[in-house]
Amino acid sequence: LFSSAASSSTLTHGDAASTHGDADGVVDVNPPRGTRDFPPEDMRLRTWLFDQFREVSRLMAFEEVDFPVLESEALFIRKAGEEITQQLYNFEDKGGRRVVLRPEITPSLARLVIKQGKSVSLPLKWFTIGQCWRYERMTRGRRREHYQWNMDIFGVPKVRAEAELLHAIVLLFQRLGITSSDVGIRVSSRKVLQAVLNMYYIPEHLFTEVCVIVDKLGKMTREEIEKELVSTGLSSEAVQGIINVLSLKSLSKLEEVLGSGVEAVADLKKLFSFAEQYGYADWICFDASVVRGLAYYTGIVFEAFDREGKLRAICGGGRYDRLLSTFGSEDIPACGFGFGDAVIVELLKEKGLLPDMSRQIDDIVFPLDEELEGPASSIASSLRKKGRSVDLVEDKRLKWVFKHAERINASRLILVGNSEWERGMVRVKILSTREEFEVKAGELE
Ligand SMILES: Nc1ccc(Br)nc1
Repeated sequence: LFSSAASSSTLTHGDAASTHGDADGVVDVNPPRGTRDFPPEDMRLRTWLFDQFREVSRLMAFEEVDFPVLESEALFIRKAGEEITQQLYNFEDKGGRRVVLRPEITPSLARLVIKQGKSVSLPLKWFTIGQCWRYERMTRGRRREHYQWNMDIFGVPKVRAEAELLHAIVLLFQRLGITSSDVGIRVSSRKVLQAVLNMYYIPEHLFTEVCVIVDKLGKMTREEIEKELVSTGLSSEAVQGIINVLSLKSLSKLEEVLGSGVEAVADLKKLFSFAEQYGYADWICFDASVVRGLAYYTGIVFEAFDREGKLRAICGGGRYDRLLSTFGSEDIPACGFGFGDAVIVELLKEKGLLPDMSRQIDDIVFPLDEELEGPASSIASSLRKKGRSVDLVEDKRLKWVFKHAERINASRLILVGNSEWERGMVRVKILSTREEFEVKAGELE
C-alpha cells in the first residue's frame, strides 16, 4: 500500500493558494513525510486486506474494540531502550498534556481492560485494526505510520491461548493464498533466555534489557550484540552462553542444555503438540533466537517470516503476563500479536497473489436528454432501494458513457430515452453479452 515517494507535485490555485498556500501561493499536495494517501485503488486493496483480518477475527470469535490513536505519553514510557519508545511521535497538546500518536496497540488494550475492570468476564478475546505511528529521522526514508491488525487474549495463562493466536495467523495466510512453503512462523519463549540468565546468576533487572539487545540478532553483527551485552555488565562467559543457546533450533537440544522439566521447554512442547492438533505444525518451527523487541513479553514469542528471507517480519507477538501491573493494576495473563499492513502486501506482490482490485458497479443509468434527468433519478432511486449499486451519469456524450461502463465494469447500462419513456419503457443493455431490450420502468429489477 505504501506507494513510492510521491512526485513533488504542487498545486497553485491562484486565490485559493494565497489563503492556504505558502508565500508564493503554492500548496504541497503530498501528505506529511512518511505517511500515505489511499486513493480509490489503494483503498480497495486496503479494504480487501482489512476484510480478511475481520473475517479471521470472526472465525476466531474475537470481539472488535477501538480506542483513540492519541494516547497519554505515560502509557509508553519504558526504560528498556526499545526502538519503539525511542521513536515516539510525542508532543505537548494545547492543554500542556504530554501525548503521543500511539506506536503500538497493546498498551491501549491493557488500559481498556483495566478501565473495564470487573465489568468484563475473562477470558477476553479482542481485536482491532488501527493506525500506529513512529517518529523516525527521515534519513532512512521509512514510513512513519502503518495499520496493524491486533488480536489479544486476556485471562488464559496456558499456551492454549498462543496456539489460538497462531491458528488465527495461519488462517489469515491461507485466506490470502499463502502457503507454509512461502511463510514460516518462528516460535520460542523468553523463558529460554530467563533460564540461561539464571544459569549465570544474572540479576532479574537485566532481563528486559538483554531481551531488547538480543532481539537485534540478525539486524546487527554478533560482535555488536556481544559488545552491547557486555556493556550491561554481563561476563563474557554469560554472553557466550546466551549466544550459544539462542542459536539453537531444536527443542531436544534445548532440553539437553537447559535440563528437563524447565518450564520453557514444557511450554514449547505443549504448543507444538497443539499445533499438530490444529493442523498447522508445518507452519511453525522452534528458533531460540526469537525474542521480539518489546520489553513486556514474558513467555512464548513468535514472528512470521518469508522463507526467501527478502522481507522484514510479517507479523509478531507473544505472551505478556505482567503488563497490567506496570500500569498499577492487578496482572491478568495476556498474549497477542500485531500484523502490519505493509510487509504482507509486499509479500503478496512477490507471490503474484494481489487480488483484482478493479471497480464493479451493477448499473449505469443515463438520461439521453436533459429533460429526462428526473425520470433517470427516480429509476436510480428504485434500483438502489433494491440493493443495486447505481452510477447516475449526466451531461456526458453516449460514447463516453460506454467507455465509462467498461472502466467501472458495470453489469448493465440503462438508457432513458424520449421514445421509450413516452411508452413507460427504458432500454437495458447487458454489457457482458451486448444483449439489448426494453423493460417497463416500473418492472426494472
Ligand atoms: N511501531 C511502529 C509504528 C509505525 C511504523 Br511505520 N512502524 C512501527
